[in-house]
Amino acid sequence: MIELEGLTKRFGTKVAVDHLSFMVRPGVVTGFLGPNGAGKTTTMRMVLGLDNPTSGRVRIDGRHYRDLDEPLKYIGALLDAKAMHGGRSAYNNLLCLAQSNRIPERRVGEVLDLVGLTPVARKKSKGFSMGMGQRLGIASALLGDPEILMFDEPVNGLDPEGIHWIRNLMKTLAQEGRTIFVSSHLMSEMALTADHLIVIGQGRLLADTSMADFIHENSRSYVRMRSPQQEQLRDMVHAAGMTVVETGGGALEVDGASTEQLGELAAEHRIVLHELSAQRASLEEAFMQMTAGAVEYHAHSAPGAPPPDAVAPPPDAVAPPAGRGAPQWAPRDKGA
Ligand SMILES: Nc1ncnc2c1ncn2[C@@H]1O[C@H](COP(=O)(O)OP(=O)(O)OP(=O)(O)O)[C@@H](O)[C@H]1O
Repeated sequence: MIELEGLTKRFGTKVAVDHLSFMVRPGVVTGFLGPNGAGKTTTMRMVLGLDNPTSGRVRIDGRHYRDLDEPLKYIGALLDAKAMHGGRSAYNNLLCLAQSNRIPERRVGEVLDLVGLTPVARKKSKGFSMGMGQRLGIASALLGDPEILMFDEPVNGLDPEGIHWIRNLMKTLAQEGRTIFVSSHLMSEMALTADHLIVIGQGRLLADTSMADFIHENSRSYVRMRSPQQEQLRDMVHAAGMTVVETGGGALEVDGASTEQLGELAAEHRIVLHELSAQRASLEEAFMQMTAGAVEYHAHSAPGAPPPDAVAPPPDAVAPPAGRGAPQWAPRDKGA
């Protein structure tokens, strides 16, 4: 287990991490999300004792990283895949790490096999592609067979097969009861991998919740409808006091009603429906909504981009939740 208590890091006047308190528990994959510059890497560096906190504390199974004997047996981490010695072979890079942590040499072969690098084990790592470098970094994290694993952007540079592999690896490690803490910019990937989420913005904790609750609480759900009698349908929904938005392709999005209510209403009005489906936003949309105010670096929507063609509801209708048109978030290319 990883425990943070009031963890704070300042770089001069910049507060990179601001009184963060949370626990990363065993048995699940915990995703660590935040816009660019939110403080994720700085937090992970403090877990490993690479940066000293300005205040607060972080503990690994109750102990500071520097107090762990042979730390690779407690916690394995992939923070910067380029941190390997380029002039050494993959095998020798891992062997040095193994020797300094009293890990038997046979484990080097095992982890190289696990990450698929056995055929290039004797090649110098400076010639490795980005994906191969990531795999070598993951091998070093697994070397001590630790109970806690921490990965910063592990899918960076991996091809689809590699992404699939690391996703399954993380899930398997969590099922074995290990603590898995992983950051990623790829929301679709995180949605498939993580069970629990820690979300930060500008160094502060924004959410510490299950994936399902995060999406439920931070996104808009609505019903999508299509009909050959679109005008009648829109007037019907409007007259019922619901908020309706016309989208491209002749569909309507209706807030504040269930598919059952809308289906029955359409039947009463003898309106033919070609589509009646409940829609829930993706993790990406939920994330954009939650962090809209906490984005340090973001681009803006293309000038002149047309807003959705919203039909104003009657004055007593409930307004839709915010979130559409949230700022575009431009991930920084960390590893290339
Ligand atoms: N050594 C440093 N000196 C000064 N400022 C720093 C240093 N390291 C990080 N920062 C600043 O601290 C803030 C948090 O950076 P950090 O890299 O932890 O964010 P991040 O969430 O990992 O971002 P990204 O997703 O873009 O990698 C940023 O504003 C960054 O510029």
